[in-house]
Amino acid sequence: MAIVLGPNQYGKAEVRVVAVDRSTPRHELVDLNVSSSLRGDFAAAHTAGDNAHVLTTDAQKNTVFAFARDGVGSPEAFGLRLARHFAGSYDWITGARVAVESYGWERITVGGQPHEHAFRRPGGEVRTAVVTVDGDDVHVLAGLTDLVVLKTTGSEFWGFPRDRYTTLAETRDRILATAVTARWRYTGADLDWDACFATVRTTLLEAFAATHSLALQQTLYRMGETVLETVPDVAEVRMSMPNRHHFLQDLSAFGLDNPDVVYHADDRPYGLIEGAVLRDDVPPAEVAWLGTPGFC
Ligand SMILES: O=c1[nH]c(=O)c2[nH]c(=O)[nH]c2[nH]1
Repeated sequence: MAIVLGPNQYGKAEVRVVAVDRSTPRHELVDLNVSSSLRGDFAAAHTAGDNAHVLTTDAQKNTVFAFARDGVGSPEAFGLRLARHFAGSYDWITGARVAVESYGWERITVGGQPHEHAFRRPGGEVRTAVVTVDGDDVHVLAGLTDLVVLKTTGSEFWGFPRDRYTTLAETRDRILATAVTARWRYTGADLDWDACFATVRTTLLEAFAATHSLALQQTLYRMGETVLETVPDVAEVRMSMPNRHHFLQDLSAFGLDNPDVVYHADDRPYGLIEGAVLRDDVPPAEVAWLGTPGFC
């Protein structure tokens, strides 16, 4: 009896690459999750720890980012470019599998016009309602979770203090992305719920798109403020907004520049920005929020 190596493959899974085409003021956005697997003669790595045939998964990741520098095109075309490259790179690499997931983004509509650099990712959004009857009082919270939005420009972050652990560079132009969870409390108990919901949701989207952001905190406040300005029946808005960081990928090691084209969409850790915006002339109603977790 001999023990032998069976089928094997290896690669980098889930490279989150975002590429922005800024060649006109109407930005285009490609958002991919790319996984590569190589097949071939990698026996020595398994049986002897000899890595002479191992094109590193790190290099595979770098290749994905580097290839995105020249434009991505369709997921199929991008996958073909990568798979052919990997399969052709060394004699012992006989095949490559590249799986591409492409996340679709729609432009946010502001004043009836598609916005040039603000997007919404459809799907996954949930509308919520929490109703509390407390003696003679009735409270209605409406809300939504996972309203995923992104701006390719119109976002800065600077002016923060620098302690000995602060390394973040100041920026005058960054991608701003978040998944909005919001709940808002109505003052009435007999409103046109669907119409109110639609107005608040549209207002949140438009405010996100239209606000030139100096911090996600400022965008959150402005979104809540705009809802209160637009819908008199809303007393307060509470929001939770993760800062979905997009880091510009350094391609200089491959002789490539990166003029704000290729980003790594990092899923964690993330900043978590939360806050309430309220009218100061409406009495608080904490009982309405009892048992509804996730807000400060
Ligand atoms: O909008 C931001 N708010 C922060 O508090 C923060 N902190 C950070 O590192 N980046 C950002 N961005």
